Amino acid sequence: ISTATTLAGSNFDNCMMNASGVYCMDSDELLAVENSKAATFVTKSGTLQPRKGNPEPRYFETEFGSINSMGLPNNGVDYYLDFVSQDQINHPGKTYFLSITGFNLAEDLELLQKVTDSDFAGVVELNLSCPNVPGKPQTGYDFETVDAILKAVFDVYHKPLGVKLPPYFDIIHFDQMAEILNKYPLSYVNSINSIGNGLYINDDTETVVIKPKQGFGGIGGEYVKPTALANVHAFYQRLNKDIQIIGTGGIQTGKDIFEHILCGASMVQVGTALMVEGPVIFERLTAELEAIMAEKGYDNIEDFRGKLNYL
Ligand SMILES: C=Cc1c(C(=O)O)[nH]c(=O)[nH]c1=O
Repeated sequence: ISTATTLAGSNFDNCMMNASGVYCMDSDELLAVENSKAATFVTKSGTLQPRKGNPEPRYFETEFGSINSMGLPNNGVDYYLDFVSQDQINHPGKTYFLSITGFNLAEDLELLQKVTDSDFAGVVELNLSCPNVPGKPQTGYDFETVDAILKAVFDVYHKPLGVKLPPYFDIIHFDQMAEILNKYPLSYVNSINSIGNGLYINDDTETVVIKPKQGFGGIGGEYVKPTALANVHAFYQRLNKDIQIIGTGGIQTGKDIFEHILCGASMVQVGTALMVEGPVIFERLTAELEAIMAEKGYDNIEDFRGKLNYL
């Protein structure tokens, strides 16, 4: 039984990695994921300059998941480019993911120019869905801007690149986004980012639990799995087949991974549950997924990927 997969033209010995933002802020965290059973890692979204992010507390775990308004803290894209360029030397042939996000099109293009000028040989994940920078709208909900960004990006960048999208909740929006995405040579689409601007309350103190944005923050974890599966499958149904899908959202067990793959995902990313359990989670997830595959008689993930049945 193998959970190996191919994505963006690279082979991975299993289908799991961290979600950007979790266990990927600095070299210690990235090496912890590298040295785990995860097939690879993605960096925290890098911006042109390092950022401190929002005031703390800015992350909180609840019974069913998490809420965060980190505000895009990161060490700057140069830090991640340096780290991954060095890591590639230590692990020849391994493919890593570099997440980037600019605050406008010019910054996106400047970030990509830095990637082009570096030794980075992996896959770029362009984050169009950060919900927590005050005053900055979710790019992924502005369809014309997404179209303009992708047009400009693919005019200048010709190596493997995928986009991290926010969750959509309207069938027409799946149609409209897929129509835009299908115009471009994307390697993949990653659905979903956190469900933006949720609110979690501490009843005893009658207070919110995170400081930024009066307690409003992105929701992750068990809460978001139905939305994540729907976004994965909606894009699987609509995108041309050379745009693959990374499924992110609500993964805690091998069963959750099985469901993401059944909906059409070629790889999955783990966020909140990785934050809770640490990189050792990938050993449990691999064992659980392989057990499900064995029970169902599947040898590899292509045996069931995207084969969700309808009634
Ligand atoms: C990159 C910023 C993001 C953040 C953040 O840094 O606040 N939180 C998320 O849940 N998703 C993001 O994409």
